[in-house]
Amino acid sequence: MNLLGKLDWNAIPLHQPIIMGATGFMVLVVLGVFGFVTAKGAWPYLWREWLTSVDHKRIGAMYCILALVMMLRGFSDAIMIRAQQAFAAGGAQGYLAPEHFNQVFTAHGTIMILFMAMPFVVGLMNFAVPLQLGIRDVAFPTLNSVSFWLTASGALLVNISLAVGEFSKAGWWGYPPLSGLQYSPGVGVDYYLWSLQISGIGTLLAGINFVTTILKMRAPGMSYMRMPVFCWTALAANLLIVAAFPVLTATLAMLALDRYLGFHFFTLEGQGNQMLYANLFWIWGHPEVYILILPAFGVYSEVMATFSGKPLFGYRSMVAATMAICVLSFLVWLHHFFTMGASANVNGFFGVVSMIIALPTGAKIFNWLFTMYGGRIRFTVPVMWSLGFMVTFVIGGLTGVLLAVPPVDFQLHNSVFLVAHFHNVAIGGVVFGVMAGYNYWFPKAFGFRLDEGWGKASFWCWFVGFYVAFMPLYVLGLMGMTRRLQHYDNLSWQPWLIAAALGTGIVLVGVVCQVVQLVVSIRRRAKLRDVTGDPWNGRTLEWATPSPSPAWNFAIQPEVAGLDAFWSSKNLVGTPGERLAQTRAYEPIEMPKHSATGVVIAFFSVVIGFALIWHIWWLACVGMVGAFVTLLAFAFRSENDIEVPAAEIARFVQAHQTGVSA
Ligand code: HEA
Ligand code: HEM
Ligand SMILES: [Cu+2]
Repeated sequence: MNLLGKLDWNAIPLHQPIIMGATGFMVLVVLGVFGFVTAKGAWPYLWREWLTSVDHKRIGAMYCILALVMMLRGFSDAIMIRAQQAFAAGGAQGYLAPEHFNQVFTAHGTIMILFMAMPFVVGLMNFAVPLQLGIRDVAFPTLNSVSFWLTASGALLVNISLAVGEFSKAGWWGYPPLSGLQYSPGVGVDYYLWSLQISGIGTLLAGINFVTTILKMRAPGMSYMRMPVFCWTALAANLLIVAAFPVLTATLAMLALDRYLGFHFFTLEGQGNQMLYANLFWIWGHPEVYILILPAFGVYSEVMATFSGKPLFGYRSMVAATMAICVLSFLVWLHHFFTMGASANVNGFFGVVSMIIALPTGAKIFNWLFTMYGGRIRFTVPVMWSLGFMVTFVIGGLTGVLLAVPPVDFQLHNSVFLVAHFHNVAIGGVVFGVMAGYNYWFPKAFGFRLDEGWGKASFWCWFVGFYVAFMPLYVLGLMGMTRRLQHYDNLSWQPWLIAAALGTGIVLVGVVCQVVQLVVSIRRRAKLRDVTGDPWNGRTLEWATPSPSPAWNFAIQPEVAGLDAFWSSKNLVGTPGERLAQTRAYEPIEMPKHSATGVVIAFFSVVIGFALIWHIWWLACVGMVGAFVTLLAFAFRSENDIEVPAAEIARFVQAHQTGVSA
C-alpha cells in the first residue's frame, strides 16, 4: 500500500506542453493575485469582509466572480475544440490527441453548466432576492456561505485535474459503461464525480435556504402576488433545485459505489442496468437547464419593465407560466434518449409534454413584447442583452421543439444540430441573461455603473459571434455530422467548421471587451459613481437602498402595499431623503456574525475530494474529521449575532440621504 494512494509524479503531465502551459498560466495568475493582496496588506480585510462574510450580497458577488473566472476557463476549452475541428479534416490530425480532446469537451460542458452558469444564476439570486423581498438576509446566512464555498471547492477540484492527473473523458453526462471502471480506469471520472458531488451538495443547501427565505421571510405586506417576478423565478428555480439535486447526488453516489466498491448498479454484469443511469441523470439534467433559464427569465422581466418605464405586462400570467414550466420540466426527461428503445407511446408522451413547454415560454415572450409596446425604452446594456435574447432564444426554443418530435430526433440525436440547439438556448438564454443581470445590478453591488461603451461592444461581439459560431452547426447537423468528433473525413464539412471557429473568434473579442469593461469601469469609478442608489429609475425594493447597500440592507423595515413597491413610493410627496427626516428614530439591528465555517469546510472538502480521487484513505478520514469538528465548533459558538447600534445606522443614513423605502 502506497501512503499516497495512486498519486505519484506520473500524475503530472510534464510531457504535455499545452497542459503544462495552461497550468503555468493558472499558477502565475494565482500567485499574482496572492502577491497583490499581500502587497496591499489586504488579507485581514479580505478575510473578514469577504471570505468569511455571511452577507448575502457579498456571497452573491463572490458567486458571480467565481462564474466569470470559470467562464474564461470554459471558453478556453471551447476555443480548443473549435480549433481542433477547424483543422482535423481528412489526413490532418489537428493538434489534440483523442484522449485529450475528450477531456476538453467534457470539461467544457461540465464547467459551463455547473461552474459557470450555475454560480452565476445562484449569485444573482443571492444578491437580489433578499433586497427585492425587503429583508435583511437569507434564512440561514452561515449555511449560505457554506453553499458558496462548496461550489468553489468543486470548481477548484476541476481545475486541479488539469495539473494533477486528468479529467473525465466520458462527456458531461458521464454515461456508464464508459464512465465505469472497466472503460475509465483513470482518475478522470473520479474528479468529475467528487467535484460534482461536493458542489451539488452546496447547491442543494442553497436551494433549501432560498425556498425557506422566499416562503417565510418577505417584508410585511409582500404577499405572493406582490413579489417581483425575479423572486418568483428564483422560487421556481430553487424548488427545482430541492427536488432535482438529491437525484444527482444519489446517482453520482451509485456510480461511485460501482467504481470504488464493485457494486453493480450500472454495470452489464451483476444485473445492473445502464438505462437506470440515463434516466436518473436526466431526471436531474433536464430540470437543471430550467434551473438556469428561469432566473434568466426573471432578469429579463425586471430589465424590460424598468427600462420601458412600465409595469411588467401580464404579471399574473408570468407567474403562472413560471410555475407551469417548473412543474412540466419534471415530465420531459426522456426526450434526451428517445433513441434508446422506449415504446412509441412512451416517446410520444414525452415528446408532447416537451412541446407543451413552448406554450408558457411563448406566453412570456409575448408579455415582454407587450411590456415594451408603448413604453419609452432606454437602450442600455441590459436592454441590449435582453433584446438579443428575445431574438436568439426563440430560434433555439424552436429547434428544441423540432428535437422533441421523436422521428425527427432519430435523425438529429447527438448530431451537431443538437449542439447548436443547446448553445442557442444556453448562450442566447442563460449567458445573455446573466450578462443583463450583471450589468443591471453591478451599480447596486459596488456603487458605480459599468461602462456602457465597452458593454455594448461586448454585447455585439457575443451576439454576432454566436450566430457565426453556431448557425453552421445546424447545417452540419443536417449534413450528418455527429457531436464530439476529434477528427473527420468528410471534407465538405470543413468550411462550415472554419466559419464556426471564426465566430468563436468574434465571441473571444466580446469576452475581451467584457474584461476591459470591468477594468475600465473600476478605474473610472469616480465618474461612474451612483450616489442615488437608484441609477435606472427602478421599480423594486433593491433600488430603495443606498449603493452599495449596508450590511443591514434597510435602515427601516419596508412595508409593502402593492406590486413594484419602490416605484409606487416614488409618487409620494418629497424625496426619499426628506421623507426619511420625518421618520421615527432608528432601532438597533441584529445581524449575523461573520463566520469561517464555510471556508474551513471548503478546505476540508477539497482535501476529502482529492483524497478520494487518489485513494488516499487516511487523508480522506482526516478531512472528514476536520469538517465534522468545524461543524461542531460552529454549533457550539455562543455568540451568533452582533447588534448594530441605532446611532451607527443613523450616521450611515445621514451620509447617504436615501435609504428609505416603500
Ligand atoms: C437553458 C437550457 C435549455 C433550454 C431552455 C431548453 C429548452 C428546450 N429544449 Fe433543450 N437542451 C438543452 C438545454 C436547453 N433546452 C441541453 C443542454 C440539451 C442537450 C444536452 C446534451 O445532450 O448534452 C438539450 C437537449 C434537448 C433535447 C434532446 C435532443 C437529443 O438529445 O436528441 C430535446 C428534445 O426534445 C430538447 C427540447 C427542448 C425544448 C422543447 C425546449 C423548450 O423549453 C423551448 C421552448 C421555447 C420556445 C419554443 C420558443 C418561444 C416560444 C414561442 C415564440 C411560442 C410559439 C412556439 C411554438 C408554439 C412552437 N432539448
Ligand atoms: C461561445 C461560447 C461557446 C462555444 C464556442 C462553445 C463550443 C462548444 C463546442 C465546440 C462543443 C463540442 C461540440 C461537439 O460535441 O462537437 C461544446 C459542447 C458543449 N457546450 Fe459549449 N460552447 C460555448 C459556450 C457554452 C455555454 C455557455 C454552455 C452552457 C451554459 C455550453 C455547454 C456545452 C455543453 C453542455 C457541451 C457538451 C459537452 C459534452 O458533449 O459532453 N457551452 N461547446
Ligand atoms: Cu431536456
